[in-house]
Amino acid sequence: MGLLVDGEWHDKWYDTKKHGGRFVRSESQFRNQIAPDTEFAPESGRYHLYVSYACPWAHRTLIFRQLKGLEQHISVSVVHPLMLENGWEFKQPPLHDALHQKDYLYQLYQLVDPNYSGRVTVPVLWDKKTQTIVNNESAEIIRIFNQAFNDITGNHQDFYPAALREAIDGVNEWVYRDINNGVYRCGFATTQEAYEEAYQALFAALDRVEGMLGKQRYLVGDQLTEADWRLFTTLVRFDAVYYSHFKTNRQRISDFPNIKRYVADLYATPGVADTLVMDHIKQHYYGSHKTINPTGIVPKGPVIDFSA
Ligand SMILES: N[C@@H](CCC(=O)N[C@@H](CS)C(=O)NCC(=O)O)C(=O)O
Repeated sequence: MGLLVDGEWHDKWYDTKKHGGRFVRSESQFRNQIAPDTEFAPESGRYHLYVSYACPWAHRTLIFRQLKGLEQHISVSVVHPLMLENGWEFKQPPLHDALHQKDYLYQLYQLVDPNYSGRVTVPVLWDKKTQTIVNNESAEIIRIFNQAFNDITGNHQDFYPAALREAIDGVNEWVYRDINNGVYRCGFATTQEAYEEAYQALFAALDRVEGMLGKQRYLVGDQLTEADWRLFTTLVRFDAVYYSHFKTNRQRISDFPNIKRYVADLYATPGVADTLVMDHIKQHYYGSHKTINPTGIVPKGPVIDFSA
């Protein structure tokens, strides 16, 4: 785990000291859009997605690639699940850098900006034509996938419809803060106080979701939206990883009847099961965070059947 400083790689863990033991996520730096008649026009075969199967943020983008019929139009490289002193790594196929044959993800960031300072994260949406990173913020990549290629794919399903945007943004805000990022705030906290603060907020938010799903099928009424997919990728990692590794153990997702049913409902969506690679998820978290799990031992359980 590390970061680039003026283009140079430093092996360094998150600095929580300056925030009283709290984990504070930094902002993604590449924030371009894909749109007709711009530098980044929608074209089949032009863009490439770098992901980790382990990562909940990257997982969102893989789900949108499936749901929007982009498999033939946007190629993918998957990093090795372990993120150690060199950050995300490429290995032998199929876990290789299909475009540049680099060894480490940070080398792609260096290619784009030899003086880049910041974290080296997945997902990365890459432009093969101009050899640059279009965007490395999953929240924006899924919106690009939601609409930019519609004329190419003929898939007009809309997970961020204009009429629901305000409601979706409203849900996203607290789901991101207290659940998506909330599990990390629990797991990466380095003081008891910071952990408990994040834990309270996390379970208050999950209780809120449980209540909502007692009355409606999805987070924003009866229509499936991006808000659901953003929550889904955290929920499917919860019982196998966050519950024990990040100490989010008031209860499991499978102990919330409505949320459990909701996860099974979303998981049954055609194409989605293929994007969930539990083996990478478990290897990554238990094997990469040596400050939390020094032995790197990956627990065998639990047995989870998302389709039950
Ligand atoms: N805000 C980013 C966060 C991406 C992110 O933090 N990805 C993690 C993997 S789950 C990562 O690559 N971390 C490497 C690091 O922080 O050094 C997004 O949603 O795309």
